Amino acid sequence: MRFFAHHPVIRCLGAHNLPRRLYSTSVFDHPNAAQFLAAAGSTESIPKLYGLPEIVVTGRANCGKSTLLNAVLGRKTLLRTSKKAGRTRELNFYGVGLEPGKLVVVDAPGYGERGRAEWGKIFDHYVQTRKQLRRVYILFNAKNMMNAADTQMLQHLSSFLISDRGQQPFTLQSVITKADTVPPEKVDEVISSMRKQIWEAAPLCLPPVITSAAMSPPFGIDKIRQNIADVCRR
Ligand SMILES: Nc1nc2c(ncn2[C@@H]2O[C@H](COP(=O)(O)OP(=O)(O)OP(=O)(O)O)[C@@H](O)[C@H]2O)c(=O)[nH]1
Ligand SMILES: [Mg+2]
Repeated sequence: MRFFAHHPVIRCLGAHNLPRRLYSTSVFDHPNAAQFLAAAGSTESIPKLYGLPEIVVTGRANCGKSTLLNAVLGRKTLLRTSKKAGRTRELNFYGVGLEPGKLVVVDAPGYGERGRAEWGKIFDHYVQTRKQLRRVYILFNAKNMMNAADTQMLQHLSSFLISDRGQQPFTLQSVITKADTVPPEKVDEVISSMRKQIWEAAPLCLPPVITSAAMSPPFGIDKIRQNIADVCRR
């Protein structure tokens, strides 16, 4: 069936009522093309790059940010991960797709008990000033569920979501990680409760995508790839 955007009924419904077009995830078809571009440990060292669309991950230290990005990029060790919280200490920029790259994913240090104030400062500066930033992914570990630091971060990020002129500089997407750590009989309860807490803290945050990078095959990774491809379309 073909749709005609100029048809009066369609025009009246508005473009957002047209069937959602999914954008190609082919940018992720070349895992070996993914490459480290730069690290920023201070606001001055944040690289300009080339204006390619960008996404960034955030979440409590150890919630699985770097592991999730490795899975999304189809790489095992491009991003360094650790059992110990506080592994990622800078904003790390990775180019995705064949040269000259189609989009950039940014790994960030964690917040919460094992986070540091200076990491928070760089992150805030980055999200508030980065023109090419399309979406912030906020990750929550299903094993630990949510705490006050998570709620605060959701509220904090929400405060950036609508500018004075009513424009939305970027969107906020929640992700639940480590779903494999929840006993099957508790999954429904845990996910429902987390979803409710996310909604209560940040109604503008998109409902969570459920993932597990440890499952074989990894769970939810294709959804995250599609989500990134949709939001980074040009
Ligand atoms: N069971 C399970 N473990 C996971 C999963 N994802 C990550 N992990 C483990 O969780 C630990 C932390 O993972 P990282 O990816 O380093 O977490 P991070 O959020 O980047 O941590 P920081 O950089 O320290 O903030 C590692 O031991 C991972 O192997 C998952 O889906 N399931
Ligand atoms: Mg990390």
